[in-house]
Amino acid sequence: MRIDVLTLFPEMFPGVLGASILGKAQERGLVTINVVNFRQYAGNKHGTVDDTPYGGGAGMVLKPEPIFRAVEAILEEVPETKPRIILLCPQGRTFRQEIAEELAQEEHLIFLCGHYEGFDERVRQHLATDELSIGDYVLTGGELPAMVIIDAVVRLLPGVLGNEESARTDSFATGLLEHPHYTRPADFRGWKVPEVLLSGHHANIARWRKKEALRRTMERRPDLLERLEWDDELRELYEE
Ligand SMILES: O=C(OCc1ccccc1)c1cn[nH]c1
Repeated sequence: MRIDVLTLFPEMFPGVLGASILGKAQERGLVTINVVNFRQYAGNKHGTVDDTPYGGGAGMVLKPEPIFRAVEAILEEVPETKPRIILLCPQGRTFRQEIAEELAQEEHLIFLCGHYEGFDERVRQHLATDELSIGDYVLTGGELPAMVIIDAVVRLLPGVLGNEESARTDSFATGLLEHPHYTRPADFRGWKVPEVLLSGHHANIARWRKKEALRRTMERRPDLLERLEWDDELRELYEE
């Protein structure tokens, strides 16, 4: 997968995209992430990328030319791809795991990170293929939303997570929240690990985990139960 990020603050990215799992995924060639400062595509030597809004009002609007030029430069470089061009903004479709799964199937993603009052509407109408929000709150720019989405998508790419299993059994992927996790010591300040987890009885452990995931989901996110694919085991656990 190739990912391009168009931003005015490229310095925000190396720490997040270069570290840990995302950094290793790039080293291993599982994903290529390019961060582009679209100021270099401005039309003048001052690097002007924003201007006052037609119709008046406060704030500045990002001009269309620099963005169109930056995207066109990318498309010329890889003419064979058909990228999803994703605009990050509070008005976008709310990001969720199923969208991460959908984007993980793509070969090329381009993220447009806005600032100020956002992009000129012609960027939304004639360039972006998607608009995504990471939640109902307003941030200073689209960079953090882009990093959140890149993190959620790249971890789903084949080979990125050591244990394929962990990506798929993640909460939301199974439709339930995660069960509790424990590790050594078995007794920490008198707080003991549930006996079943020390039993080595795999069937009982799996059952306990599924039951705890169901309990936790009922307590914290009953809304998720509506979307759940109920199997007999789950139904039985629910009745218990
Ligand atoms: O604030 C956000 O994007 C930054 C942004 C983009 C364009 C204009 C203003 C602000 C955001 C919140 N949830 N998802 C995205």
